[in-house]
Amino acid sequence: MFYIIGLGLSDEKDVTVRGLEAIKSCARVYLEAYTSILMVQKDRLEAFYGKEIILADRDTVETQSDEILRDADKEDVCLLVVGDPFGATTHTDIVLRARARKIPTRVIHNASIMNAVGASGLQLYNFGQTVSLVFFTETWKPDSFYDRIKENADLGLHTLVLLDIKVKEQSDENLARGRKIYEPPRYMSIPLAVRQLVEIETIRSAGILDPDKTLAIALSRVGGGDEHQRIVAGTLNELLNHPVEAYGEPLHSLVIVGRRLHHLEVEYAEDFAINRNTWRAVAQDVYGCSLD
Ligand SMILES: C[S@@+](CC[C@H](N)C(=O)[O-])C[C@H]1O[C@@H](n2cnc3c(N)ncnc32)[C@H](O)[C@@H]1O
Repeated sequence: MFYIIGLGLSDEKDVTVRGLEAIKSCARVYLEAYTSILMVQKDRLEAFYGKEIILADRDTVETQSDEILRDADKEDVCLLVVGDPFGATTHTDIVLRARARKIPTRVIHNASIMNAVGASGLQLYNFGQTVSLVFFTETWKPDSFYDRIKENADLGLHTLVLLDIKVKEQSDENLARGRKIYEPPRYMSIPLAVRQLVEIETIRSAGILDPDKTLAIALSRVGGGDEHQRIVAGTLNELLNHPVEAYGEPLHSLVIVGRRLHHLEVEYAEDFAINRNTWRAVAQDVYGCSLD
């Protein structure tokens, strides 16, 4: 059997009972750790699961899956995925490759940032398309996300913005020379994400990301409990000027709040506001939300 098992969002203890039973039955256990990360290192997982874990990079999972799937028709093998296997980054490819080889497959689900974003107080029913924001360079500023945010905004829906992470990247020079030397991991911060969004707004000018009139909620290490999790709400400008340390450690996500805003959403998120007065004033005057 080939299992693909969601690990949830925080540490080794987020695995489900069903997931842990499957891991224990496996001859080989792989961990996909390039699209998302847990808040603990691999050795903590190994100690808790009682299994050695093999790190699987993008190349191994996406193009060289033969090794992962080897003998999975005769013994149990699993791929562990942070969050849910089908949350944001989908791992349908490897499941299709297993099916093509007549290997029985089973997916074991877990919490994903796609639903844990509800910690912000915003209702999942009111979310539109999720977008990903990548690190801009001097010459490369992909902006297709802006169209998706605009489509959501036109319907009054919230947008979950996932922020780029760069793990196991090679510099152009090392790549050209075939040297397997990797850059330190990089995780996009909330202020950088807001700066990039506002930069694209100034170019595209549809008025959907007004720095003083658009509300947003930043979420860090969701699922990590009081020790790790941070939620900060405010206008884009407030989030931009808030100290970067106040957002805590990565991973980070950002929600652009849509106009179809319920007063309970405003009241719940008010607890996270940088400035409660601004939060309420923009919700009432700009979003038209009636509050007591
Ligand atoms: C490509 S998605 C993978 C999602 C994962 N498969 C899941 O189901 O949650 C990774 C991005 O989701 C967001 N993310 C994942 N876990 C998070 C967390 N615990 N808190 C905040 N953002 C998170 C970050 O923006 C991160 O760069």
